[in-house]
Amino acid sequence: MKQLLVLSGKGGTGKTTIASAFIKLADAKAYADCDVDAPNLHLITEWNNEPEKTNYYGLPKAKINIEMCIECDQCRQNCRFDAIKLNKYYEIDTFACEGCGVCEYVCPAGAIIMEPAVAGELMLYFDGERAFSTAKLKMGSGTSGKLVAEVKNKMKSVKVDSDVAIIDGSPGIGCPVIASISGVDMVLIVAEPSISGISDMERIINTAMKFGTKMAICINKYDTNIENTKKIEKLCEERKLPFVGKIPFDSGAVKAINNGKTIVDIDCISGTAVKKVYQNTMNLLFE
Ligand SMILES: Nc1ncnc2c1ncn2[C@@H]1O[C@H](COP(=O)(O)OP(=O)(O)OP(=O)(O)O)[C@@H](O)[C@H]1O
Ligand code: SF4
Repeated sequence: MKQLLVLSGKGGTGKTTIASAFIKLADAKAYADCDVDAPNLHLITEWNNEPEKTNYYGLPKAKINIEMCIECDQCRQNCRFDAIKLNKYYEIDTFACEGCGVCEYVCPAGAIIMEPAVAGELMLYFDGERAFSTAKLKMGSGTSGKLVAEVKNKMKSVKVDSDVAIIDGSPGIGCPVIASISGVDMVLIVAEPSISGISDMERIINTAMKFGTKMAICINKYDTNIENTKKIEKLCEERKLPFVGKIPFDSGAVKAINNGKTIVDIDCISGTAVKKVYQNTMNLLFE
């Protein structure tokens, strides 16, 4: 099963819009939403059954047993994250605690232990034929890269008969994006013809290149700035990056997404354009 990851660098360029259209066009039986900070692919894909839910444990957090505490202040003085507060008793600010364990180490009374903490939830939808893996990171939790790796593992943990798996990535070039790139067969970059769109596109191209992963570029909302669209096409030519097509700005796309549909579920110009982008992308993926 070939894995295609949809990325963009900049947020809001249309990754989910395009990934969901690809899922429909490919009739993909395996797909995943790796945008764990703000997942939204589940809003467009149709599932009647409840997902299997699993807690995701991120960094451990310190816990103080106040009965054992002798109020020596060692933990507070040594915590470089300022996560220990003295109110009525010594308390842990769980948002600030990075789980380094120094407080447990310095406490002379053995009053502190490090406890696993729930940092999010993994959800696997599976009906025997199709699998959809997604997750939600808890507000203020880190280690999103590890959660992304688990989302992909969950998707692969069930057997489905599919040539292709479509993965919706997260914006940016940080940990969750890097975790999503590892092991995929190809990255489709959705560019937007704005100044920040071009700048972020170049950053994600450079990031993906470090992995040596096959890559293709498409432009969404291309007619919002024809000048910049030409710049992106030229850049692809200069850097010898396959350009797989462009999709116009379309009020039909907004209508489809707002109604929980993909752009290929309704008759609209972006839906027609994405079919060409899909065909070119699949030709590259399976070449
Ligand atoms: N071709 C288009 N024409 C008009 N609007 C579009 C088009 N493509 C996407 N949109 C709209 O742009 C918005 C962002 O799209 P989408 O959620 O697919 O982007 P994203 O890159 O996945 O965002 P995020 O960075 O939050 O993951 C949505 O409101 C969507 O309806
Ligand atoms: S180091 Fe241990 S004994 Fe000292 S204040 Fe902190 S919890 Fe209490």
